[in-house]
Amino acid sequence: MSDILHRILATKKEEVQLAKASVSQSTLEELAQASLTDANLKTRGFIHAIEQKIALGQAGVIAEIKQASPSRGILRNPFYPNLIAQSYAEHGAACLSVLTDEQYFKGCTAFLKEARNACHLPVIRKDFMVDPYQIYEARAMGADAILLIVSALSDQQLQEFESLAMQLHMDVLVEVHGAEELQRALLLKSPLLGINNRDLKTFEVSLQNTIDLLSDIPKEKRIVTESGILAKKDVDFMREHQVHAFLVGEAFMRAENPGQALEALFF
Ligand SMILES: O=P(O)(O)OC[C@@H](O)[C@@H](O)c1c[nH]c2ccccc12
Repeated sequence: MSDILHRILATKKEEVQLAKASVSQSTLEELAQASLTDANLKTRGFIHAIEQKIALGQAGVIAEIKQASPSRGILRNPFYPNLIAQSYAEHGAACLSVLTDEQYFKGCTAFLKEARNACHLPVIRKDFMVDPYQIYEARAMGADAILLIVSALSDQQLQEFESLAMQLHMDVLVEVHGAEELQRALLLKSPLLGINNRDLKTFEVSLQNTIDLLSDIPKEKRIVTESGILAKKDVDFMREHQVHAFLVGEAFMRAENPGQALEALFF
């Protein structure tokens, strides 16, 4: 129980209990429902945006907005989520990923709202979901998609959280690291399957991790390779294996102009 993922999950459970004491779940449920008919908040199709890019023969890039990470420390300072979002949108990103975890990634709800309001791209709330409360919260803040990390959840939780997200019109990125997790992910409905090249327990990164799982994945799934994509050779390596959707953070966060860095890497 001492690895980083378990530590984050323990913190997250405490945070959710505190949040519930300040905003009740029923209030959040109402806000989440109301968001679905609010012109500014109603969902933008996350998977659709990725598929559109790929249909044009381009990369489907989920461009991440994160100030820091437990493995890399501070990545960007000063940090203006609205400007980063605009830059990504101008330079061909399909979607945004915004870290909302405060303690480990220096994120927050406001960053997601600012990023989303600054452009027309769909946004995934990047956080550690451990309770349905956070899924209502995600929709109430305007998220178009959520992340479900298979290693953090039971099969029953995965199914419950996925179906709740879908009821709230959100897409779901199901994240796996290894072969056993993949088999559990394949029990779910979402077509969007993220393969994390970073082991969330040890922080080790290996791009080969994506390739090793490919042969076990049905072709109906849209595979997103996540983490450790830093250079053109990494992108080429994925393309050689017919992987066309990417989740990239660090490489862009360290660049002076994140959108230009995206364009240079992918287009
Ligand atoms: O910064 P990178 O190496 O490009 O990685 C981005 C993204 O894959 C990574 O932030 C991530 C993937 N899955 C996560 C789960 C939680 C927090 C973060 C992540």
